[in-house]
Amino acid sequence: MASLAAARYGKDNVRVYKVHRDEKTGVQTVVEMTVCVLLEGEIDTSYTKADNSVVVATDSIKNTIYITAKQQPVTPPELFGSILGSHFIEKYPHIHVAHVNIITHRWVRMTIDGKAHPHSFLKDSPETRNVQVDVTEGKGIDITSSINGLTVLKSTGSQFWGFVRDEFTTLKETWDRILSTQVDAKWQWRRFNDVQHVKANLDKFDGAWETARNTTLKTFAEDNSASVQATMYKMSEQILAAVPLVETVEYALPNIHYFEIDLSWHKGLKNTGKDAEVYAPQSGPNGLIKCTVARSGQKARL
Ligand SMILES: O=c1[nH]c(=O)c2[nH]c(=O)[nH]c2[nH]1
Repeated sequence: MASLAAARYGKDNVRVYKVHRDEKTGVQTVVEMTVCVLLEGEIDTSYTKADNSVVVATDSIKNTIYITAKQQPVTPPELFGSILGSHFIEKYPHIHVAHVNIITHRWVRMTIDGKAHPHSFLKDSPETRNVQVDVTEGKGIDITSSINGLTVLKSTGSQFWGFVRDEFTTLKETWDRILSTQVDAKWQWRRFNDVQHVKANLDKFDGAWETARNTTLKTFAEDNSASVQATMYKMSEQILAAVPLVETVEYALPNIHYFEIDLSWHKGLKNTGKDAEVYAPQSGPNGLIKCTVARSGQKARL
């Protein structure tokens, strides 16, 4: 005998663009998002008994995303996700959890002749601002905000030595190396009761994103890194200190390697150690270093 152990369904990859036109100034502001909404609740019979009477069609879920984007603010994404998720559990009595994921793509206003352009934008990197909003009937709204795809490199100010040396080790210790990564940083908010509670904290979300982004960049640049592990822990500590409503900070950082190339075989050309100038960037394998940092005495909510 089999039984349904878990189920959720919905619409993924719903691409939405919204423009705000300021009629007075002529300045337009754009937001482009990719949205996923997955629902949970009393939907088991749709799987086990071919009973579609409990199914809110994924096509209707897509329509709801568009209508909510038209009628409600889409920024900050933490608010839009909360409004959207709450809609599903309030509208349908048999739906008890809504999982909303929003990827906000990066459109940065162009500067032309030193002036902010009123309606032209630039995607200067694959970086995105994301939220995962889980709205659970009777519990509240759990929000995790994140930065993804922020790609950074420093050409010095990074070391890695003192690690385990045994019969498996070939890596040399280094006191000066290249450090590059693509930042995946998440911060989990203390649970909100409802949309009103999210609205009451509206000013915090953009500020937290800026703090996380600036802290990541500043620490990356300024820390004389002992390892990816040590540097990412410093970043996490600072974000927790700066944003009281954040319970945990999580980083996942690939260590994108740049290998020295020994060119001594060519006329004794010196290109290693202090003479290294030309390196071979690696696409893989890469290190992958992760951590979740909580406030002291607090365990991460999994
Ligand atoms: O910062 C680093 N952490 C590691 O765990 C590691 N392992 C490795 O080979 N290089 C590095 N660098």
